[in-house]
Amino acid sequence: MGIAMIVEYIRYRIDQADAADFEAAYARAAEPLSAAPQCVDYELSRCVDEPEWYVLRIAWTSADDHLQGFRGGEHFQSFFAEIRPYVQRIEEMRHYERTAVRGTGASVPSLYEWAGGAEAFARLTDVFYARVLKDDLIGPLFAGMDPGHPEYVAMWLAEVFGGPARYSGERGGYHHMVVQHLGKGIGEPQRRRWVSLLMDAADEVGLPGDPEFRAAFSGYIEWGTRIALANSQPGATPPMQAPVPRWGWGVAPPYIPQS
Ligand code: HEM
Repeated sequence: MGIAMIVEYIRYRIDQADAADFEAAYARAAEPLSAAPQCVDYELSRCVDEPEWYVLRIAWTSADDHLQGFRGGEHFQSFFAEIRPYVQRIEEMRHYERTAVRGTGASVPSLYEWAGGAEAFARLTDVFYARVLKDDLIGPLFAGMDPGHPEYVAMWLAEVFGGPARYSGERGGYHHMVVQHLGKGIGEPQRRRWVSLLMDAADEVGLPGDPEFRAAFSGYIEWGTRIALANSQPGATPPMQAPVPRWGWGVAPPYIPQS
């Protein structure tokens, strides 16, 4: 995630008898909180082992934005009116800075796994570049391409979609890729053709056709080709060093029927 933020944790101890009122008050307080531009997101959790304990996590754009912006802003009064009765029950209220230690687990398969792994991307780029070379509009751009090109782009895509970091490890990573687009002067009709031949190849090799996979897959392809086009224009000065991007499911996680 790119935005700077600070996390506020507020731990409450609430008598069991007041728990329902407390949760209802927070449900109301959530409305002004959601409207506050200083608030990134928030979540109230109740302890399972000791149900009188609650933790409220609020991510703010910064501690100052919270203390000055939110508290001095138009949403604070209606927020505070709801939670005022519980201020005495606060056991801890502090700002925490995130460290570099964070990540996600494997509860959701990566796009790479969903697609069928390295082999699926290898099939995709084989078929794709065979079509590209025969294409009247973009074939000429690739006429002198490295014979390993389909394999390299398969490695790139596999890495982007959550597979092993082989393009970074064996092929020079982002820098190597970006340099190859410099000065190519790709036009919009060519970009479109590239996208459309890739989608044809995806169908031909049987990449998963479910809406969620294709939405995420084409989201990256749309993004990447637009960047490639921009970077290929005369005089473009893209960053020369950057990590290989990682692309996830976005707002539509994979549909896995419950059995
Ligand atoms: C998501 C979009 C794209 C990705 C992921 C991508 C990826 C790559 C990669 C990884 C390389 C370097 C391969 C190596 O290691 O040697 C490369 C080179 C190249 N790309 Fe792209 N590219 C994209 C879009 C485009 C578009 C839209 C065009 C033109 C229509 C294009 C034309 C080329 C050409 C001509 C080369 C040099 C090939 C050679 O001579 O070996 N790329 N691309």
